[in-house]
Amino acid sequence: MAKEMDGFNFEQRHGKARVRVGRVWRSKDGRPHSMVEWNVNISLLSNCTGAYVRDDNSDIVATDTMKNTVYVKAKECSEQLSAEEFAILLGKHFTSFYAQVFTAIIKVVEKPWERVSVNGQAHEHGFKLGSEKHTAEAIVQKSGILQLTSGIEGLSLLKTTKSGFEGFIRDKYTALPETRERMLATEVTASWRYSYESVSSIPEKPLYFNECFLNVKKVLADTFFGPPDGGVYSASVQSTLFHMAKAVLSRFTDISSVQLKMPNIHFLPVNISSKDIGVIVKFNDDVYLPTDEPHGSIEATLSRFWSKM
Ligand SMILES: O=c1[nH]c(=O)c2[nH]c(=O)[nH]c2[nH]1
Repeated sequence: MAKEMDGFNFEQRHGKARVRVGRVWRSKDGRPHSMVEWNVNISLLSNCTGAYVRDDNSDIVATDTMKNTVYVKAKECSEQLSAEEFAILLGKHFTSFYAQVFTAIIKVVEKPWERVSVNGQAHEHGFKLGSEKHTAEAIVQKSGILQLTSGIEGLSLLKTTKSGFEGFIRDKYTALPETRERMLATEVTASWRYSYESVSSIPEKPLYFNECFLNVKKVLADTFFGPPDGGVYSASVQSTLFHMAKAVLSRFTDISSVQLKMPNIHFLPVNISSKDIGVIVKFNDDVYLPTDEPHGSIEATLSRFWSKM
């Protein structure tokens, strides 16, 4: 919220970034264990302008205190909970415990530790790191108004065929040939906003948002690939992105908008020839040069008409 200060507009926030916490829950008889590793970002909007303009820190919640609170609250959570629930819990705490704080913006990034299987049996305390991160952001107001967003980072997807790109603008700068046969690779960053508008209206089902996260991830991947035998043709990254976003909004009624960032990670055809020998390697949809950069950058947001995002 902007304030008028000395004839200027002034906005401020303060918080603690990258607070890392691991939490283990042991079941009643000590087995199995479950665990999470979270990286927490706290940002508080509060009435503490005295600190900026009058050297008066009396309304400041110390960022060191914010950091400690993460560990206290993690300790107090006696049952396993989702990153979303932890973000909301912290947001509720900061906005209700401190008169000065009117909004808390809490981000949690969960590392993908997954329980291992040994000889097909789930291990009771062994975990290995998977690939995609689960993100959650809760913006909590003192009144209990909530904005809840979840996401996925680093979902790498690739298909070796059923992708093309034709009919684009051709001019004197265009060298790219049209094709109906190419590799399609991307690293999806997704975020989706839930329609719950207050902290009291979120589902009470334990680990509900973890279940949603896995379901959204599956819908995104399944839509990208299409059926196992035959797949689905992609006319562009743009087209595939739109189908993926639409599938999420059609499947999950409590999601009001979804944003997808899908870089087009190019696998370049390899053709090698020399003046002396002639053709050494002729590309036949088989040998590629994988690249990271430059990459196409394609992003879009799809929302329901009533979404506030
Ligand atoms: O799916 C694609 N979308 C583009 O916008 C684009 N641009 C490009 O060079 N190749 C591709 N592929």
